[in-house]
Amino acid sequence: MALCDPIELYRELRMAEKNDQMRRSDWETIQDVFSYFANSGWAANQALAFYIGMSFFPTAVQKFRKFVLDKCSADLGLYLVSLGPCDDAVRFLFPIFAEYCLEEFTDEMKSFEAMISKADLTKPHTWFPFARAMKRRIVYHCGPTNSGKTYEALQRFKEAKKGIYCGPLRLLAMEVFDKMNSHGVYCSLLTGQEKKRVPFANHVACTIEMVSVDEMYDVAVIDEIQMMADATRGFAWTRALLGVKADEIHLCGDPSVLDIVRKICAETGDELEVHHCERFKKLEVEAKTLLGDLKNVKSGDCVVAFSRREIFEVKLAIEKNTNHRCCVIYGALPPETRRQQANLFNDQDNEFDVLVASDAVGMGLNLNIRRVVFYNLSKYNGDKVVPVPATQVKQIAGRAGRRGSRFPVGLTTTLQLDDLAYLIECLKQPFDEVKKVGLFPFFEQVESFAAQLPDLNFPKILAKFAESCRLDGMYFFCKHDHIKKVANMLEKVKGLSLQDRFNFCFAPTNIRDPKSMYHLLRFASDYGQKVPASIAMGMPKGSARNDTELLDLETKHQVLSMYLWLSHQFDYESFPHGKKAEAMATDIADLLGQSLTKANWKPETRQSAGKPKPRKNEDGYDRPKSLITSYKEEKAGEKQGAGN
Ligand SMILES: Nc1ncnc2c1ncn2[C@@H]1O[C@H](COP(=O)(O)OP(=O)(O)OP(=O)(O)O)[C@@H](O)[C@H]1O
Ligand SMILES: [Mg+2]
Repeated sequence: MALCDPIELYRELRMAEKNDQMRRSDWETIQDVFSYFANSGWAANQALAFYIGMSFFPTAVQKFRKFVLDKCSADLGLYLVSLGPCDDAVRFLFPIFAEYCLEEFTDEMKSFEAMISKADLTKPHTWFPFARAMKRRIVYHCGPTNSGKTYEALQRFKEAKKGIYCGPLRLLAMEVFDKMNSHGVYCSLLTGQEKKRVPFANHVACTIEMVSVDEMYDVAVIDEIQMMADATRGFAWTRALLGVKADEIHLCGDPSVLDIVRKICAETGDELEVHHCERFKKLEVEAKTLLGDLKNVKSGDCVVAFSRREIFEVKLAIEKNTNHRCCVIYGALPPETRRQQANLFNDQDNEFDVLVASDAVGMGLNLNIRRVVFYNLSKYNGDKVVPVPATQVKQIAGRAGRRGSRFPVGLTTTLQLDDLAYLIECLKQPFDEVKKVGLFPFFEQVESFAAQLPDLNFPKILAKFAESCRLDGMYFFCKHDHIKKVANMLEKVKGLSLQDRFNFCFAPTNIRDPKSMYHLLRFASDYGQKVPASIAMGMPKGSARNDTELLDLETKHQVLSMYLWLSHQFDYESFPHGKKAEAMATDIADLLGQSLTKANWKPETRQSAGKPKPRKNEDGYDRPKSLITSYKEEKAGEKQGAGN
């Protein structure tokens, strides 16, 4: 039977009038064989080749099973029983299944083929024919944190007749904008939230998502190129690298994407040159650590903690137990406030000589840090407490020491002696080699895909696209939980076109903050009803007096920033209060700065549910457990659990 021609077998089945008698136990075994077939990932994958989609595969198998069982000969039945539910049985049945599908499901296959062809994300370099018509020279400034990569690239940017700088954060774009203008190179600023056009400027500093792939430049700088591999935002770097029309493109980043950039350049036909950069002075590890006591902090220290709560606890403990005052930097602060805090810390003529920061300190700010002290080396990842990845530890530790500053030699250490070994291990680790970089479809691709599925709403279209799109081996489809969540929230909003929905999904909102989501829903509903969106928010009277008020300022700024973004994305009539939002955002950023300078309260969390409870100790601050201690405890717990 195994050697029979499957086409022949299929024909015999087709011709058969009805099945032969079989024992009940044999029938049951055959049913099991078909269940095994239906669950076979191999078969589902193979079926894609003849356009049986993953979601249709179970239905196709169900119908195939009925077809076989209705016509099964005693010989075939016994053969299937002898094989039993296993991979050999799947491989035996598959060619017969293929024949059956080709005859039975022509319509389904055709529509799936049409859908797939619209969700084709292969060969993304061909999406930018103008860039492909150019012979671009790509220079990769490759090295660790603080090795002068951006500095080198900006030298060429300055000299160019027309240049564009693309950075990962508004903060970095603002830094370049200020630096260039202060050096006499007229430069405009372009981010989702602001468009500052400087008269006669041929240079522009932008955030990566805003880069134009239509305009021609002499020099383009794409900073932090390793973020091509970022699970969520990677596609913006991939688009910039593939699509920017510049004679010379300077990439700055660590070595993790060097190999993949090499492969991409081989496909695009661009010339690649690599400049290896090294730190001016090596980073040194201080073996003594802070011996578990924050009283041992010194001027110029940056204490790094991985949650907002810990940051405020550390600040409070240091200010209570020492004569140092602390500046703070964390992700939820607006770029203006982060800069204000950085300047306060860098400036020697004040008492703010210690910085307490989250991983947000790893990128973008010019800081005069003598020593980076890790308060702990584990963080909550939304699910459980995990060790901070080595690449992140390296990037943060590398912020210590800065060429030309008071502290040219950088030091790093930990609060707890037990964590030191992990820090040293992280610093020793080579950069991982990235195998895939991010992609996400343009609106036009989603639109043409949606035309195949007129009955589906936007969230379903998006899910279908992600499920059926084809990608080359070098690319992955970017995670889009944020987009999904906003798309679902806006599903019932009337009056929005597909393009409006797509655009609203990229608005900078905090999906974990219900207030922020509420305002986005309100803005989209007003837009759908063609009513000008109001800001509808009072200005706080003064700086925050407690953590609740501080959180409120953070949210207010975030909502204003979202309004500004929408006012640039959509028409003036729909979001007419951009100027007012800008003024309010500036005032709130100032208030945030003032509040942080005064802050001496216990922190609250936006949503504390499910997070590990901190432990108290007699000094009035919650010392973290070392990574090793937590690990040992976890192991002991596991063992105990296993014994129960
Ligand atoms: N050749 C140089 N002359 C003077 N200052 C320099 C030089 N190279 C770098 N610097 C200074 O050293 C600091 C670090 O440089 P830069 O920001 O370019 O490093 P980087 O490798 O891009 O770091 P990161 O990985 O953090 O982006 C900056 O303050 C920069 O101004
Ligand atoms: Mg840099």
